[in-house]
Amino acid sequence: MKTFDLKAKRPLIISGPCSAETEEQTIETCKQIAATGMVDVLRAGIWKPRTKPGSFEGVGLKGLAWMSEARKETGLPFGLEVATAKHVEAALEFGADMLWIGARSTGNPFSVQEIADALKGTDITVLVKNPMTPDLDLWVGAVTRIRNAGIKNVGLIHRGFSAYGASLYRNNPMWHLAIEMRSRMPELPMICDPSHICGNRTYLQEVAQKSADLYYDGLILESHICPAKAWSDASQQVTPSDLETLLRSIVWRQSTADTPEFHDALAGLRRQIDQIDAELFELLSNRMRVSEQIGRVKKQNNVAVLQGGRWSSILDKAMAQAPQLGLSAEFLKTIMEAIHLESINLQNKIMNE
Ligand SMILES: O=C(O)C(=O)C[C@]1(C(=O)O)C=C[C@@H](O)C=C1
Repeated sequence: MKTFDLKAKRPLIISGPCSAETEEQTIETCKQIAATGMVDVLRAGIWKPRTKPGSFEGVGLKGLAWMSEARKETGLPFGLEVATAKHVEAALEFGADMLWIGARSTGNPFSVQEIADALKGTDITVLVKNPMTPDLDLWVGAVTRIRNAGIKNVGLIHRGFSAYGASLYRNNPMWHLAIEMRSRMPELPMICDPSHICGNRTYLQEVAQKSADLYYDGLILESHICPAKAWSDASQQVTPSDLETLLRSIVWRQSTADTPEFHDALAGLRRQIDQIDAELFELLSNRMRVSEQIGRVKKQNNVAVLQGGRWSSILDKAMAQAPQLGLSAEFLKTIMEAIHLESINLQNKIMNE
């Protein structure tokens, strides 16, 4: 069988039910998804890693037979998550076109190595989801293990990171980490998984559009003929018709535009950015020199580096000014915290000179 080329189409759209539940639900969902004409690869969970035992853990092998039938009926390739060597063997036996490694497995080098060993000698396409924890080395390590097994067609799935406590999202997207991962492995296509980032339908479109704005290469979205009755992740699945509406609404960006007007406008604005950055660096350097002097005065007078009251008033002032400056309070707080930390580190050094 021909290896599925992840770069053959951009955006690459993968969709299907969270889980294969019954033959009818699987095949009917896949047929309706294929009928949208907007999906390139079908998906269905066959083995489901559930947080707690006792919930639906997937139908297993018979689900693979249904997906293979769905492929026959729709003409679309299919992919699925694998977590053990046995899963890989079964998926290959049923001719799966693409496999992916789930977030829980990516976080466990033993699991990834077991999957990699089972993949040796094949040339199937493999996507690697980010690990649950915000640890890029684990993600890079998993990709490297798969590549070391001889797999050439490898891609990434950004599904967000596990977060403690209430949040808008089921998994915190931490976009900056996905961006950093892209700069570490720029040759790998990056697919966004809004379903798992959101955990609900409310923000699917927003997250999908953001990934398109960030020049991702595609989307993996869960779709079910009747989401309310889904056996797993009911709240994040959409009907095939809602999937189509969502996909049609996304504006995909190009990496650049080849008109002289675009290049001129961008070049002019970037010159301004370069100038402002230079001034910012200069100001930061000046601020640190003053902090250095304060550090010496504190040392001479045996006064502590950290001054909680002063720091609070600096932060309060910044927060109050944020709206007038058109800056988000969150952004200004991050910047000020970084500056304060650097200032403290500098004074600590002086204290211990
Ligand atoms: O005001 C001070 O005492 C400083 O040392 C300056 C500074 C700062 O960088 O703004 C640094 C450390 C203190 O915790 C508070 C403020």
